Amino acid sequence: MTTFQVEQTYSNYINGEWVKATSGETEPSINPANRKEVVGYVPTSGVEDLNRAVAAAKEAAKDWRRLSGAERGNYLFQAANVLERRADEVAEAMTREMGKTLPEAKGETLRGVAILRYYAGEGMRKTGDVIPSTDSEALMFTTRVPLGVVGVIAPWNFPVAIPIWKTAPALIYGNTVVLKPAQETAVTAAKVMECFEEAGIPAGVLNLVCGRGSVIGSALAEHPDVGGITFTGSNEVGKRVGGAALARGAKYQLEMGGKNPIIIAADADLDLAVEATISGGLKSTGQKCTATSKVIIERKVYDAFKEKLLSQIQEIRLGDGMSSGSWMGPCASEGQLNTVLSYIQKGQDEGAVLLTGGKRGDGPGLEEGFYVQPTVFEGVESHMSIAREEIFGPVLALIAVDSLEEAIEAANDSDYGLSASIYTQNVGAMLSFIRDMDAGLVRINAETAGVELQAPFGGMKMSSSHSREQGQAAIEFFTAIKTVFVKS
Ligand SMILES: NC(=O)C1=CN([C@@H]2O[C@H](COP(=O)(O)OP(=O)(O)OC[C@H]3O[C@@H](n4cnc5c(N)ncnc54)[C@H](O)[C@@H]3O)[C@@H](O)[C@H]2O)C=CC1
Ligand SMILES: O=C(O)CCC(=O)C(=O)O
Repeated sequence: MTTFQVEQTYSNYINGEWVKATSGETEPSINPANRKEVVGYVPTSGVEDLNRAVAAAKEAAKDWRRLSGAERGNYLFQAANVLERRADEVAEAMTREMGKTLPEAKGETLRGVAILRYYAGEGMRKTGDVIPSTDSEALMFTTRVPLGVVGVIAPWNFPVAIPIWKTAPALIYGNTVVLKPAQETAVTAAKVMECFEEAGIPAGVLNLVCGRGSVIGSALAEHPDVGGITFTGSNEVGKRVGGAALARGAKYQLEMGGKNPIIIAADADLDLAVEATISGGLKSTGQKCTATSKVIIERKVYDAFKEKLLSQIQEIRLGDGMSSGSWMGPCASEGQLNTVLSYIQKGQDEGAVLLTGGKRGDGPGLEEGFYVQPTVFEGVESHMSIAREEIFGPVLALIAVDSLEEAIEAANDSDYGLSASIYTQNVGAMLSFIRDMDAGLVRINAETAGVELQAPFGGMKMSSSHSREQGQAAIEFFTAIKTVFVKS
């Protein structure tokens, strides 16, 4: 039984206390499935609120970094237990606030629990190496130290998993954190923060400041007391955040867009390939940086694949993510809906052929939501906007090719390089794809989306700042190496 209540007013969490924005201002976070429902009122904070949070985090860092990894890990284990107990409530907040279906939201929340437990365990693992010195009387080794205060700028599409996969490693390696969630999902962020509070996280170690990206996000990136900034979101903002951190010598990590291809080889199991294309491209309404966007099909199986794909897409039920019959929820906001519709228009204007969808979702119960129909284009050419730019919506572009070489070339013809997949039964084709595909995640007979928390995650080209998140790779960003030379 969930206890989530709509229309509550939320606060910032600074130095272990729930506090209103200094201005007292709030704004409504609305349900994208029903614009008339206010999920909650969230603070519209100013720079003075952010400064207080950074000061609290800086002060708390002095003791937090001195705790053992096991002691810090215990707080994460406790937070995982609370989040697990409150998973229904947190998942409901997420579905109401950003629209993904309740089973997806529950899955993401439990993924948050698993991430917390994974990083809690990291507190007991090694942080350095002994390296032989040329001086036989000396001991030389590496150790790792935290960056200090870490700023986390999170998007709305994974409002539990992304803040947690950034915050948990930051904390376990001894940093303190100021989290700025996307304003669209600030209620869900406050729920996650309540779990840390209930777990007894010491005051100042983890702080939440809600507000506009242009105010709070940019002030966090520019703050002289923030030693590292980790960001997920658009390329445009990511470049600005990275530039601000670079200018003052802080560390930065950017995870940005994708234009992820799936290749359907002539020998693919077409039923599985269709399933993966739909799941990878349309789940979460296509709002994943790993979502499938370009579907590159060998001409020999093009018609058979297209027919199966279109017939299964007709079965997709749009609706409020809270109701069990819905397979696909709305876009997360009106702005996102308009972006998707404008790409669909561009696709038509630039000469692609619309096979299905292309309009706002309509019908009983959809009137007040930001729904868009699952959409498929064919005749897509590489210069078209829908073949090049991240749409972040349920839009698939079909591209026919004559060979595997041509398929990989089309897949690589992108400014992005986050995730890519191929359906084939030929080992040679798999190996060529693994070797030649320029993407941080290369998946064989699996959809483009789907990230495992214990493995490195990140992209090539414009998809990221080339660092990796998650798994043990996270230690590289959230710590600095110290080389120690000791002689008696
Ligand atoms: N890689 C991914 O997972 C994501 C990609 N996107 C892409 O970005 C597009 C736009 O979505 P938005 O929500 O507008 O993304 P965004 O990049 O504006 O938002 C991401 C985060 O950055 C913050 N932010 C905004 N302006 C900022 C600034 N000047 N300085 C520092 N932080 C700032 C936002 O408040 C939010 O917390 C989407 O259509 C999609 O293509 C969006 C969200 C996640
Ligand atoms: O595919 C996933 O599970 C992760 C996607 C992601 O990181 C994103 O959309 O920002």
